[in-house]
Amino acid sequence: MRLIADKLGGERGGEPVFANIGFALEDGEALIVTGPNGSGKSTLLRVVAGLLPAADGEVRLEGGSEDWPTPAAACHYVGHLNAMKTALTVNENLDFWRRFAGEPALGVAEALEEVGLGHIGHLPFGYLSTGQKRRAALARLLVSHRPVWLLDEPTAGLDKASEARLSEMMDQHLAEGGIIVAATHLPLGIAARELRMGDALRG
Ligand SMILES: Nc1ncnc2c1ncn2[C@@H]1O[C@H](COP(=O)(O)OP(=O)(O)OP(=O)(O)O)[C@@H](O)[C@H]1O
Repeated sequence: MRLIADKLGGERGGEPVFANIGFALEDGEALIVTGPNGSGKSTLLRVVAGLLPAADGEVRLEGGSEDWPTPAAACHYVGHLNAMKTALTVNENLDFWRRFAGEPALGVAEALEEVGLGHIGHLPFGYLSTGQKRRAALARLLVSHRPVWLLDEPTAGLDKASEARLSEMMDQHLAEGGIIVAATHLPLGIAARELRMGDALRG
């Protein structure tokens, strides 16, 4: 499988944010997207995820067959917001995602163990600390299978032990032939190429 960005341009509010971005990632490869605040890292991930239209160029997935016809179908996107309902328990949230996304992988309890939250699945998501919320959101990656992980600042709010666990999760995903694109200001502890976004095109 190959995830390709070809002469990609992105805009927000009708204003260009980046232009002419290109990369090609094979099975087992990771790309770290770095750059100053406002340079378009989140916008790029959202375009790759199919959540925003490309202003120019295209994103495509080659070799995804019928299972994964488009990059959007093939990806898990974990953005700044954790995409969990605060009034539902952690278990209920992850159970929802597991059914909704399909392609079930780990069970909810197992996934929570993997992110070190085995003891709090029964709590409403809203009760969790910032780092715990992030860890629960990252457990979404484990409850259903997607070959491509798009992660926006995945370490935000994580303590050192959780950062190390996330590195292991990402390493395992890559070892199984997965692809990762992660926007980050911090090293993620995985072997990856780097795409540095320029200063914002607008002031
Ligand atoms: N919904 C929106 N409408 C208009 N402009 C937006 C919108 N969202 C983001 N922008 C602008 O687009 C530009 C790129 O933002 P983006 O969030 O992609 O940057 P980033 O590199 O991820 O920044 P950071 O490091 O702060 O997370 C910024 O100038 C931002 O103000």
